[in-house]
Amino acid sequence: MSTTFQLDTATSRANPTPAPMKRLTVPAIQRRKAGGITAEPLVMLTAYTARQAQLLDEHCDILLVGDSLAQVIYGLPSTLPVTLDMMIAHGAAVVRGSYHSLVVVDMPFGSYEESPQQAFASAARIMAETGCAAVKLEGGTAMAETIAFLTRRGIPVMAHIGLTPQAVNALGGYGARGRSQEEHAKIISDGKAVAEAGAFSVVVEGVIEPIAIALTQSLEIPVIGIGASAQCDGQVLVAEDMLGMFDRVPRFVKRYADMAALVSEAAATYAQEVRSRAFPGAEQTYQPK
Ligand SMILES: Nc1nc(=O)c2c([nH]1)NC[C@@H]1CN(c3ccc(C(=O)N[C@@H](CCC(=O)O)C(=O)O)cc3)CN21
Ligand SMILES: CC(C)C(=O)C(=O)O
Ligand SMILES: [Mg+2]
Repeated sequence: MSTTFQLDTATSRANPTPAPMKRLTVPAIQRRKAGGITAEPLVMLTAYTARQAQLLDEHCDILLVGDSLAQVIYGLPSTLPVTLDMMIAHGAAVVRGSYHSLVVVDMPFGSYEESPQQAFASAARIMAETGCAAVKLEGGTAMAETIAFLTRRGIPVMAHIGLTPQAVNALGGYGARGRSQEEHAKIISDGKAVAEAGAFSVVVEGVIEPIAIALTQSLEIPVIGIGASAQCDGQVLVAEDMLGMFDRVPRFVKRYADMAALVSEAAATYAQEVRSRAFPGAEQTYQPK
């Protein structure tokens, strides 16, 4: 094992330099839905790098190291080529960069579907080599046995149902789910199955609002929506999408910043100053004494 992080047990943070605020735990997240009601919605964003985690950490309850890094970081066409090693490298960076949020790492395609044993081996590597507190995997009823297997062995699992991007080839695209009677019933039974199997929370993605509301009202675990409903127990978005840093975004994204424009403007000014020899100026230049 090539892990180098040192775990501070009080904070689960690799480098506990700032005033150690206690990191949110899985039971603390679950307690947010006491008696079936979540007074204050859970705030979750993706993060893939240490600096990004540092910036988002204080505003979030949960940081997700999503396999969406496929498109966002690596320019891949889908999440299917993502490997366990990629998730571990980015997961460790996000744990090092944060000290408040619960860090959840996505299990990549092919690392858990074969058997509960395969899932355990993959999840154990993720947890041991990143220091994260939980893993997320896609699937409902079909993954219930695996979720129970991991949960009973001390690995908290967040489930992901509805639009499950790793199944894009079976689903035929990234369109919203649940418009047919059969699909509607399937998503509801998937939610019940993962909750009964012991998932501590569930992400529901890209479903028509009535399904998201029914799941939120019927399940005791927090239901975190993305393209779902404001009635969910929490919301998650890909950080680059809401920051205006990614070019093609789903309809369910709201842009809270235009980072792409800031980056482009800064690069244009730099290029112009290099070409006109305005940069580097005296302040950026070393002189002999
Ligand atoms: N940047 C980014 N944001 C995401 O939300 C995201 C990823 N990447 N990668 C992994 C998955 C893929 N997801 C996606 C990707 C595309 C659409 C999308 O384009 N939806 C269209 C409808 C497409 C259709 O009808 O087929 C939309 O307009 O919302 C939705 C979810 C969600 N996840
Ligand atoms: C969109 C979220 C829920 C996700 O799974 C990811 O970022 O990979
Ligand atoms: Mg994902």
